[in-house]
Amino acid sequence: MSTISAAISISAAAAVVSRPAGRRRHRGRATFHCSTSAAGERQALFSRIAPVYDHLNDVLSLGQHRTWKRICVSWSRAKMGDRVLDLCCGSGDLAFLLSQKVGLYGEVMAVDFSRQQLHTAAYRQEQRWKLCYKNIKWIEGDALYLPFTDCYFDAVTVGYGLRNVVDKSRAMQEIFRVLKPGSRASILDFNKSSSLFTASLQSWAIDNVVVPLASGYGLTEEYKYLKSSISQYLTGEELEKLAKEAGFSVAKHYELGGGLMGNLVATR
Ligand SMILES: C/C(=C\Cc1cc(O)c2ccccc2c1O)CCC[C@H](C)CCC[C@H](C)CCCC(C)C
Ligand SMILES: C[S@@+](CC[C@H](N)C(=O)[O-])C[C@H]1O[C@@H](n2cnc3c(N)ncnc32)[C@H](O)[C@@H]1O
Repeated sequence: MSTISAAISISAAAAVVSRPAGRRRHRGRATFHCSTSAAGERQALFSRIAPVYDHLNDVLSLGQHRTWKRICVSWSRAKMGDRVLDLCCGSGDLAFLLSQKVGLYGEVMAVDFSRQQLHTAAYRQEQRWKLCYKNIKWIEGDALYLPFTDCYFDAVTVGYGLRNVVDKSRAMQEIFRVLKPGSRASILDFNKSSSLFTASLQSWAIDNVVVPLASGYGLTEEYKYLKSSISQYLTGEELEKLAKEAGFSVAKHYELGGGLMGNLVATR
């Protein structure tokens, strides 16, 4: 088994409380199968784009996505020595930022159900020299069945993940469950803007820049999904409501990038 594969645990390294649904054993290693076809399609989509995901994010947002991710992590209030979760971690951008916030004696659990995304994340971790990055655990798991005990984390971040899970309400309830009382969830994503101008600009950019450029990599349909997923997403107000229904005491959604993006900050 390569060192990269060894770095990825199948919901085994964490405080696993129950065997997550959808997990079957295959050739001695648990492999991750999603509980619905929609989830399976998304898992496959993000695995297909994994090789060019980071590159396209940098090109398509002119590097701005890194600023939005730094804000998301900062607003989680993760601090030195904390135990934190980066949910839907993908290639690890937020996990690396959290790693620096919590330091070598802190702990970052980074969960994603795409093994290819986790492979990219573990490879990037190997390529970087900062000692603190050794505090990251890559875990193949489902945001809807988190393998952690209640009140386990001091902060949770979700970067461009909540919009992609098939059951947003259950995901928000799982985030609430694994957070310690008084701790924060910081959830970054595209903003489903009520401004006609902003919504039109966002839609125009995706139709005329994002999808045509992604088509050059044979990923037309994958990046067309981006637009449909935003149209089916929740507004800032609806995200605040979803968080309060999950049990969060405080929830506030802030627009970023001129309203193109948004970040929900919810306190348990
Ligand atoms: C990091 C970003 C998006 C991550 C992301 C999320 C998804 O749900 C996807 C689904 C399917 C394919 C890809 C993704 C995906 O990459 C945000 C930045 C990257 C965006 C792809 C670019 C968005 C461009 C803005 C609409 C306009 C930017 C204007 C200005 C240059 C800041
Ligand atoms: C757009 S990427 C975001 C990656 C990273 N957080 C970032 O900010 O770049 C969305 C990620 O969510 C993951 N994902 C979607 N649904 C999931 C689920 N139910 N459980 C775990 N991961 C999921 C996908 O595999 C993908 O890696």
